[in-house]
Amino acid sequence: LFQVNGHNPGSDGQARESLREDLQKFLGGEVLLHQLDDLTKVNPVTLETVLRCLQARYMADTFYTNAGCTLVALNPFKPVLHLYSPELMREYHAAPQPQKLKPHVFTVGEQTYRNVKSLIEPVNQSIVVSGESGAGKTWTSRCLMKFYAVVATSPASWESHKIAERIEQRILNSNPVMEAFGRLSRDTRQLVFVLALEPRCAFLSIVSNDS
Ligand SMILES: Nc1ncnc2c1ncn2[C@@H]1O[C@H](COP(=O)(O)OP(=O)(O)OP(=O)(O)O)[C@@H](O)[C@H]1O
Repeated sequence: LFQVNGHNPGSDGQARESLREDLQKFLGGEVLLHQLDDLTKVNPVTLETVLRCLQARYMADTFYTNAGCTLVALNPFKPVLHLYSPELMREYHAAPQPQKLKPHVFTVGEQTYRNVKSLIEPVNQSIVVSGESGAGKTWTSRCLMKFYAVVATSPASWESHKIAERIEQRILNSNPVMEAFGRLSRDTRQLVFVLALEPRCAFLSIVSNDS
């Protein structure tokens, strides 16, 4: 145990002991780790408690966790179809306060969408998706694009449904071009995706690639 809440507990034996007790108490089962949907609720904040919380959530098939205003996404390494259904997208889109629903990449998508639609400056929004190679950056960006394609059209008519499908396909088809564009600026180690939903609105998703 080297650091707690960002501080080195130092060589003081008593402080170390009380810290160890806190740690044991926290990890000992009093708190159901997989139910902590925000890492800011982890106490004490150590590498071990944070990783144990994420591990517990992963074991419970819960792949998204808030960390304050940041979202931590774990790669499930298996298909989790219900997590990305159009119905769920619409649920997040229709929620009066999407941040009160379970942590999800759709919450981030919806908040950004509302900021753009409000036309209050700054209108253009950026979503930064970062992680190691294989963490799921491309997956996450595609999820966001699908989300915008679905929610930007009304679910009411078959015609709208076809429009959403067409937008989604166009966005996905544009990926190789966008990735090529990203590769051009490889020295900055960033992939840049631009998605324009309306003439006055643009979403910018900047995907760091630290691989
Ligand atoms: N939420 C998820 N659900 C299901 N599969 C996922 C999810 N996230 C990632 N994957 C799968 O994990 C693999 C790696 O994901 P992805 O290609 O998005 O990683 P990456 O961070 O973009 O990697 P790189 O930086 O090397 O391009 C892919 O096969 C992807 O389909």
